[in-house]
Amino acid sequence: MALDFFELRREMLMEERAKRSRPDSVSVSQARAEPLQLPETCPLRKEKARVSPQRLDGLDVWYAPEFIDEDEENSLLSTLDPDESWVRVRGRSLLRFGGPAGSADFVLEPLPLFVASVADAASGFVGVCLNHCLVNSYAPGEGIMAHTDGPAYDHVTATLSCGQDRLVYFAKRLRPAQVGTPLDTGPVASVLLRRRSLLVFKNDAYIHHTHEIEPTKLEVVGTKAPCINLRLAEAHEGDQIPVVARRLSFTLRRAKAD
Ligand SMILES: O=C(O)CCC(=O)C(=O)O
Ligand SMILES: [Fe+2]
Repeated sequence: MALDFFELRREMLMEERAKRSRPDSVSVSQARAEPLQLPETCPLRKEKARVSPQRLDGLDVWYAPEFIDEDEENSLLSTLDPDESWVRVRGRSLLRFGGPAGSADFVLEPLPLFVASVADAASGFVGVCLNHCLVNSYAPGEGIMAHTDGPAYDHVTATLSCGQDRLVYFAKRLRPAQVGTPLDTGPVASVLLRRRSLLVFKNDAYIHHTHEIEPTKLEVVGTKAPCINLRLAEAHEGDQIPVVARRLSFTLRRAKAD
């Protein structure tokens, strides 16, 4: 049975609306400031068997093609399109669920049900209860500059991709002593993020590597760095992938809440 994200989203909106109409209701911002009562473990969906991500050569990176099915993908795309209050951040659009991780006054906020269901589906494979989600929306030609995900989270990221295939590049992060020295800092590997796939990276790939999606309208597989999931992504070196559609990615992590 497919996850009906649209239905979950609709229920969430109805619940929010109902809360607002109650005479003793608090404002949404107040409500969001309340501490989260998350169970210790996320209940995983048992209805759908999902293929566990497979380890890729050379990096602490795992990849699962077709982690969700087309119905689930369409449901996610239509749920978030286009009425949400997207924030424009450095050439892409962003939604945040779970609260301002890393800020001094961070309090974990509950994930809306439809995001929680994505987090739950990934949590079992990742080995931690994912409690935080950034949804990035990339129009053709948009990307995300090389960065690390930083210390506000456990050192593991799971990313569900929807809507458009893209390449992500991993490059070695410079140690402070290396800054300014002539080093080859180009990407060491790339992963083809097919629609509906789940990418997981952790430990060395999280801490000592940056990741980046180029602001391009044409992805060419394996030219700038070896593509380490060719087989799983059913791709070949030199494949050209025109970027014609919006890509939505769900970046799931476990925010440190203490
Ligand atoms: O869209 C992606 O796959 C990457 C997003 C990302 O790196 C982030 O939100 O930190
Ligand atoms: Fe990132």
